[in-house]
Amino acid sequence: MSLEGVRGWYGPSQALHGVSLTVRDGEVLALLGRNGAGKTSLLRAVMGLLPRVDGSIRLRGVELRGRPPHEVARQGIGYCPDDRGIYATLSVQENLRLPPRVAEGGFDEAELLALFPNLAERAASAGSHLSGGEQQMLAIARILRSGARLLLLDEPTEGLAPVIVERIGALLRRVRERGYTVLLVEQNLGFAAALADRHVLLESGRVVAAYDGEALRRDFSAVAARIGV
Ligand SMILES: Nc1ncnc2c1ncn2[C@@H]1O[C@H](COP(=O)(O)OP(=O)(O)OP(=O)(O)O)[C@@H](O)[C@H]1O
Repeated sequence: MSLEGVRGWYGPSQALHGVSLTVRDGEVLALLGRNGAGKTSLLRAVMGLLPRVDGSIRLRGVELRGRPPHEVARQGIGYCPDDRGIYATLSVQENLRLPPRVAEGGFDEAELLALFPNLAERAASAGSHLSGGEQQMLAIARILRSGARLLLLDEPTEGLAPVIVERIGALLRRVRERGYTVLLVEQNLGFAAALADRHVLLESGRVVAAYDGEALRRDFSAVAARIGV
């Protein structure tokens, strides 16, 4: 997917000031930046969820900008928002089955339940009864089932215990091994450094730096200071 000169607004207030970047097929790309840098807004712009966007957002030659969210999803993009979007009154299984299949080749339910044993045990529990970690796993499992091959994940590790964060890291490595592409918003720099192939740093709605994995590990402290962690 490639973004060129993406600008985005909430009413009169501009959140994105001309973002250009490429997410390569099969990579995990981390979007880093302070609170308010525009990371969430960028994912929302891709999904057609920002009120006003200009510039270009292309996936395999298809222009996504200006399309409504369901059409963007149908291009094979799965979005996991920062609130995880789990329906409190639906069961785990119902939540899992909710998003429509957008393409062939997604994980089937048995495979997902094998991959997420906690969810298998809690298949009949209401979404509201899950821990934060289980909700995050369910949110990821749900988009893996949909057949989407490009996953947009907004702070999947936020507020989770280290052991759960590790599990999410292991899961995303497996997903990448299966050829998925991941665009990840992340405040946990250690997690991003251990996982992502490349990193893009946003400040005030602009790309101000980009690093490959090795460069980020080398400049870790400087980047940490810059994003305020
Ligand atoms: N619904 C909204 N209405 C108006 N302005 C908004 C809205 N959501 C975000 N903004 C503004 O857009 C800018 C970018 O915010 P965004 O949430 O994209 O940043 P972020 O890097 O994801 O930070 P965070 O980690 O805090 O979510 C900020 O100035 C923010 O105040």
